[in-house]
Amino acid sequence: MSDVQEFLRETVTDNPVVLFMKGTAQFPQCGFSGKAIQFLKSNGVKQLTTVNVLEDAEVRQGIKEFSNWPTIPQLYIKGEFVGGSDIIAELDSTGELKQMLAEAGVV
Ligand SMILES: N[C@@H](CCC(=O)N[C@@H](CS)C(=O)NCC(=O)O)C(=O)O
Repeated sequence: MSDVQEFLRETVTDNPVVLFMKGTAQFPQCGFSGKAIQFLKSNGVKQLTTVNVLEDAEVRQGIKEFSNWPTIPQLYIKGEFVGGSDIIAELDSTGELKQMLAEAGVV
């Protein structure tokens, strides 16, 4: 396993909620990433790890291979890939996002 893939595996297993995004939670640098952050915040997430893919081209490419998902943002909860901003929006509308965050112990 490459160093990047190992870093990604450790990041998603060591942290209950991880959002791979463009920019930071304070300053998202893409509308999709901003939307993902808003949904997480509005559901009261208290422990959120973000990884800014714009800071590392290998991570930006590596996460797409790791999850087999072609775009950013990417949300992981308890080590499991959840999806991008469209899926996060859907899970928010059904209340499932709240439930998943509660089960991860981060709300
Ligand atoms: N519909 C997607 C939108 C995400 C998207 O299209 N992201 C683009 C623009 S930020 C992307 O990651 N492109 C590849 C890249 O920039 O590496 C979702 O649900 O997350």
